[in-house]
Amino acid sequence: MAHTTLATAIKSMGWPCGTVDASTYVSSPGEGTVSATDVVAPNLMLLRPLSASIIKMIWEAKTLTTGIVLGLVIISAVCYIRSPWRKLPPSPRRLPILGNALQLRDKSWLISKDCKERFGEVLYLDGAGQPIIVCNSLKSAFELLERRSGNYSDRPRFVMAQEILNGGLLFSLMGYNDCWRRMRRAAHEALTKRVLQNYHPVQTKEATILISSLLNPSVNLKQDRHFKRAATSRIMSIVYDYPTILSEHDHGVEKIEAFNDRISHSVIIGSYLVDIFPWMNRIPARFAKWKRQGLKAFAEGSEMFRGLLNHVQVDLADGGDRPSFCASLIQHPDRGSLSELEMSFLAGTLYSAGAETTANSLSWWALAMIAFPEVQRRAQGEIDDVVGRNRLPTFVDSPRLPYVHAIIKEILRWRPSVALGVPHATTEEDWYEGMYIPKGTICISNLWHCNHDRAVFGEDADKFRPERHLDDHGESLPGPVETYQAGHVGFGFGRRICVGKDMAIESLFIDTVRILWATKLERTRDENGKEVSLDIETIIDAGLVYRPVPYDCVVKPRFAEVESILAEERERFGI
Ligand code: HEM
Repeated sequence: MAHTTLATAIKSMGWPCGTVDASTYVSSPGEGTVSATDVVAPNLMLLRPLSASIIKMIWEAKTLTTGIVLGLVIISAVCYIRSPWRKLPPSPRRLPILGNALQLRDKSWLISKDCKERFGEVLYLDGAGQPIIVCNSLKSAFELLERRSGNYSDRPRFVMAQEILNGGLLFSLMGYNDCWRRMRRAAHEALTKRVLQNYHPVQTKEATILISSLLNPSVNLKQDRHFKRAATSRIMSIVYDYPTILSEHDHGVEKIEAFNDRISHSVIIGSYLVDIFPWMNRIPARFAKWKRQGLKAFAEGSEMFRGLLNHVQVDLADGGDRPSFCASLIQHPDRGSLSELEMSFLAGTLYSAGAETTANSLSWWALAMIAFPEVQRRAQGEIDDVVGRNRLPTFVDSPRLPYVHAIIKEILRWRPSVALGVPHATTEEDWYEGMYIPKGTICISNLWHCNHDRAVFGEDADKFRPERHLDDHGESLPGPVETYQAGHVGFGFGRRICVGKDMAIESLFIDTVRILWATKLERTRDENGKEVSLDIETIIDAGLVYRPVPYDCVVKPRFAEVESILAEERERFGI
């Protein structure tokens, strides 16, 4: 539903409302783009209760679209009138804005500067009777999602994405219930820093394959394709002990990707009416094609995830002892006491939550290295001092490379790939700074604005500056308390904070340190030898993750011995 259609319809009623700058927003779901610097947020539409003019407009509706839009507005109004909010005393900070569920379908405007400047630290929306708050400051997000995490750790009800497509078993979208607690415990214990050491050989091998593929002149893929393949291969190896994936078109991965795409599409508010009007879930499947299709996808997904888990079970029964996330779940049934189906979906969730997010962060990282060559050179200087040029860096070098780590922190801060976090929800009513937050409110942690919060990161918060994470001697500085001392909140907040964050940081470390050691990343040049300009401001909304516009880059070996040292390393790993 394009904003412009709704806005035009309402404007013609003579009520105040704005339109979206069509050049900045793309209205097709899941593919919105927004510029980080110069965008305008759409005016939020303050609708008044039903009036004669709406009825008149319907009567005069010329097009089917206008008719449908107005029909939805009326249904929203009815929901609002029936909502418990009506019985509450008005709160000075409450903005009863109707119809925002439709606007949130293209949520890119939430990361625009305008959104924070105009609507402040906490924005309160009404999604057809569903209260929604957006925390635009680190202070409010930390106070609510961390300090009051007992109340803010639920997830909104995703009828299509969670209940229908995943039988309620997708860990990342699960409510704050007993099953979530058991899964979280099992995942947490299988991903501690000590356990993660078992995966260092796989991580190192994957990083080696990644640099070899980046340096291969015959491979002419945009950078993000390499990163996607590498991240996918790594997570499949760690979760399922799956063999290294060398092709982007691996059949098994294509199946999981198709499954993930369906989920990414279905979490976008407005993709399925059943998420706006949950009563529709009572419609029997035989009368609802969308429900039949969803249930079929659940059956296929269960079979696929069970098959992958079964593979590990058979290997263990045959005496296999290779480490993997699934093997550790099977070997420690006491951790969380999960059923076989729960284990399969927990493992499947790790894949879906870990592959694209990591690939995306690598994509932003490479873009920053090309856009800021002085940062790249300084990191390479540090690596030369610590590692030298006779061998590739390893995890053992990690504590002595603070600048390499500072760049990773800065990427997760400057361009958080899950820019709007994963929404939380309240289990009880609450008050925050004079604002009433009803039970069941959806709470969006705007990680973009939290990470760019000037009150915490200073006036240059929008700038890419890894030095902010170092002290005067170039050593790592602990970040502010509200960032869990990490220097960014790219992994979210509270009890739902990313369970794979340590693994993600280790992957980013070994990939980036090896790429920096072996290669020089440069801008491409046009036929006149002039550097092609780079777009570091446009952000593509790809469902839950936000990624850069695909870019080209020139990758060269940094010195003569790179090829021979890499060849030895490949031989060592048998690749
Ligand atoms: C750079 C890479 C990554 C980023 C930026 C990232 C970011 C996030 C964010 C923002 C959340 C939501 C937190 C919240 O609700 O407040 C999340 C949740 C989650 N992440 Fe990650 N993540 C990354 C990598 C990974 C990896 C590698 C894994 C798996 C090994 C993983 C597994 C999960 C899971 C399972 C959840 C859901 C946790 C829950 O609902 O309790 N993530 N992640």
